[in-house]
Amino acid sequence: MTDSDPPEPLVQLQDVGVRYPTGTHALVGLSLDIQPGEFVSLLGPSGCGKSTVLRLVGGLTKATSGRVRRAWDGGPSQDAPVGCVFQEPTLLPWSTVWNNVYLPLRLQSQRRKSARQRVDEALALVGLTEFAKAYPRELSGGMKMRAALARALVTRPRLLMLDEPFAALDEITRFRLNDDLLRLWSEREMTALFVTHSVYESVYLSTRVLVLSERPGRVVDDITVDLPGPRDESVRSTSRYLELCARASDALHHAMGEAPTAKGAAS
Ligand SMILES: Nc1ncnc2c1ncn2[C@@H]1O[C@H](COP(=O)(O)OP(=O)(O)OP(=O)(O)O)[C@@H](O)[C@H]1O
Repeated sequence: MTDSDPPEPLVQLQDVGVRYPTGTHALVGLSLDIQPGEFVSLLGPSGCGKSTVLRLVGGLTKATSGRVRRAWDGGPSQDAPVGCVFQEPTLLPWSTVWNNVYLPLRLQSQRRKSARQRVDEALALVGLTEFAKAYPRELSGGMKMRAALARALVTRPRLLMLDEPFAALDEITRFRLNDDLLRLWSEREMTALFVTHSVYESVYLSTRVLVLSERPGRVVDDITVDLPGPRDESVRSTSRYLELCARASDALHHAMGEAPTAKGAAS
């Protein structure tokens, strides 16, 4: 490989189809790739197959046609290449925050003593050091989501996948967590795959937004988000941000078979 060769994608889906046993075609002819270091958002109508893409990449669903290539395939099975965060934080209510974050390492048979440094580091990353001994019921919604993020990061995954993680949170908490996630992504040089219904959120966070059609999902627009980083709230009022939101919004309306709105109004 020479310096001019493009890097190997971390994940590549080529002409992938998924048909569930119920007969539902969730995806047909979907192609996409994710390069190391990218922050890619999947934006699409409800039911178009976004979560199915995450399950495919995570190895929980098999493609019924086409090819899925992941850079970690064939590597040591002890490694946890993917970390996941869902809309519900799904913390164990009877365990402390520390033990919840320790769980993925415990499942890899790591003893508490050898896992301590990694768990403490993950808690510090999300600003929850002070709450290590608290129980989930003692945390706000945003703090629970931070704990879920720490649990996803504790294995130092090669790819962080997030399925509408902030959809149930109020706007102020959501904006804060957007900024925390961006900070984590740049500090840890992670690759992220993020599912959202929000045009604004996808453009704010991503280096690339993939707009999917209605089910069966396929990529109808691949938008490079050329906003400079590090990003903060001031980005939200720049003309480039608003232009990119309008483009994503138009693509989304088009994907849903609707006429674009006059201002490219985003949801
Ligand atoms: N396990 C399953 N068995 C059968 N059908 C399924 C299964 N999982 C998803 N589907 C169907 O596949 C389609 C795509 O579902 P998926 O959850 O991937 O979409 P989505 O874009 O993530 O939806 P949403 O935005 O509403 O969360 C939907 O029609 C859904 O009902």
